[in-house]
Amino acid sequence: MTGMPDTPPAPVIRGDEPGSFPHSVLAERHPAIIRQVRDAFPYGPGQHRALDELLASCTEGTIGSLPADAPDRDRWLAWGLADHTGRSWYDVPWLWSESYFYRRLLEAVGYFGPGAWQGIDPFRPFKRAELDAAQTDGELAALDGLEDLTEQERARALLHGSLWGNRADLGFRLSAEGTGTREPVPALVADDTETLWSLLPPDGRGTLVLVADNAGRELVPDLLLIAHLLAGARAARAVLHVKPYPYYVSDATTADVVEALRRLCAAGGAAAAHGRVLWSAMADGRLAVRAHPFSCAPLPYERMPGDLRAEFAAATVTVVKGDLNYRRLVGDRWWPPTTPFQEVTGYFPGPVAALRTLKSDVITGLSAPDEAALEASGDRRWRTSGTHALVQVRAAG
Ligand SMILES: O=P(O)(O)OC[C@@]1(O)O[C@H](CO)[C@@H](O)[C@@H]1O
Repeated sequence: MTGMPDTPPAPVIRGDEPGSFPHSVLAERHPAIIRQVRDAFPYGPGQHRALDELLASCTEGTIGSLPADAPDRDRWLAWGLADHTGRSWYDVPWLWSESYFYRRLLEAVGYFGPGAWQGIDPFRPFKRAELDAAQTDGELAALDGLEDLTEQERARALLHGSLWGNRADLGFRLSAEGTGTREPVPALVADDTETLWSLLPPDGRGTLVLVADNAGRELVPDLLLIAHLLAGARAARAVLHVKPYPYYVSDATTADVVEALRRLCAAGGAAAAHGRVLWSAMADGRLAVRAHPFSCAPLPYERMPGDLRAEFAAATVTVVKGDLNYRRLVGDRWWPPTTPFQEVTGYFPGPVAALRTLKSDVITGLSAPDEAALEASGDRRWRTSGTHALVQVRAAG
């Protein structure tokens, strides 16, 4: 990473190695997403043709440019489009390839308009199904059981709900059992939770920035965590960063925040009480939603623009959710796993915390014995299967 004297840059991850996880995403996941989106909507012939072209481009073609009148063409040119046009999807940085795939998919279905399909989220049916699932009712009802816990125990349970929600799996019950004097969740490969709480003490009255990841069963526990921190004055204000347009299938947009809040308020019990806290916090400005263009950029956060840098700099702590945001936070590179998290995030303009289940190869901040134990565990997929998680914090701004 540039500007890090102690940490020589590691190679950027590309999708060009058959059999690797990134390669499988480009070769298998992307075509499958095109198929699923195509099947989920009554698209017209123009959209089908554009989806056919995207499929051909992804599987056997090269990266094409954006239409001359695309509203964000200049932005993409600044993000490297001209350099990558005409190259194989497999030969450019994997993060860039994936991000651009989603941009092209939205183009194909007419999301950016003009026209009748403008603004129609091609992933909405999948997000909706998750939010509507009966299991979500059960998980929200389990919130009532947290009412008897101490504030500290409840905060921990909600933090773990948000963390494991990244696996689309609300962890309230599991985490409620794991509070207090019992063993911490064993699948955590790093746990800086206490440092995070030291940044957000009760009556600390700071500003929490939460950079969201997925909608539905991740966003709901993210919102519950924010509600708890606002209600207990561990934060006086919260800013929730979401995506300006649909991305990586399930990433949260403003529309998803609205649906999740309505779901909470309709649930009754403790869930609805949290929903009301958030609803009124939005009304009086204590909770704000941002959809910055850079949130869908194919670049690491190290290259964030000045206005976003200023927002993060003003936060008491920025909590960065999920796998993709982790890749962007530390740089999507083949870091040696013992590379200090503190060093690779040294450029970040304020205290920063990563809450992530491990779903891609990138990892930093492990101790040598922990890395050895994970490698010896017999499950070679510990980096990518979502069975492990981390809470990593850099407290110094
Ligand atoms: O950011 P998230 O939702 O936690 O995970 C995103 C993800 O599913 O997408 C990429 C592969 O497409 C990987 O980074 C990761 O597996």
